[in-house]
Amino acid sequence: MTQATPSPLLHLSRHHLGHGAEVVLRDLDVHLEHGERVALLGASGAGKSTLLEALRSALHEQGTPAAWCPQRQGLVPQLSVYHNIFMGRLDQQSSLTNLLNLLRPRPAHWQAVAVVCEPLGIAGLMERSVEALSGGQRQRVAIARALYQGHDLFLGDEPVASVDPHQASQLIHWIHSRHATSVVALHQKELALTHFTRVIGLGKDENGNGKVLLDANTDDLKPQDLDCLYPAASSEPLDVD
Ligand SMILES: Nc1ncnc2c1ncn2[C@@H]1O[C@H](COP(=O)(O)OP(=O)(O)OP(=O)(O)O)[C@@H](O)[C@H]1O
Repeated sequence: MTQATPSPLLHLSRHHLGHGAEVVLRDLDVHLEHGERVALLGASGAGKSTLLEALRSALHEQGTPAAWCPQRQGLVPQLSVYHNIFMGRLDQQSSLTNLLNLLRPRPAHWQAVAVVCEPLGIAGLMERSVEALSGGQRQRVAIARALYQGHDLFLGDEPVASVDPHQASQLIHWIHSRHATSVVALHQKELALTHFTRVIGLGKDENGNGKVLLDANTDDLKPQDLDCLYPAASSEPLDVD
């Protein structure tokens, strides 16, 4: 089989990545190619969101647009599903168009949002305010808003955390059908191996430093290869009152 010629998308190289004085990831050196589907794995707090933010910022600096589906979704609860999704493209239209559309949606815009909502099963909810939706429905709205941005590259921070495994698989499939390249933080190892071409695994090395512990094609990985990213539960006591 002939291999597609690699087409570089981004090279992120940082000695340290973190927040203020806290170093989250050391010696970071990540290359991304167009067409890759990258799953970011790692225990809670390993630095998936931190890495995604750094990737977003580096892509922004080099002028590469990316659809973004954040972990906290960033939806406006009081506004309708339609308006929340429409906001994904606010920067692509004039302020006047945006204002008029807020007051009275234009049929063409309504239709364009409906096209994105239909396969996600939320077209019937477009008039409902987001505060009246379930967690899984909100997650679909956040995905729809990212899809509506119409970019080739999708960045998602746990975009399928609030839905059941079957729906998660369908949503990832749908995201991939609309984006040539993706980088997605996940907690579902199985999804990473079945829906992505590459896994970047974050965790702590033997000195307790946060690092990329694993960076491999999913074809070369077995489920047990990912166990090193999740320290035994017994060594991570839960802080329960
Ligand atoms: N804005 C922030 N300011 C200071 N520290 C932060 C900030 N955001 C995250 N951190 C810290 O950075 C570390 C990595 O957090 P991050 O959110 O990147 O992990 P994660 O792998 O995405 O976790 P989760 O799976 O729970 O979402 C954690 O110790 C966290 O407390």
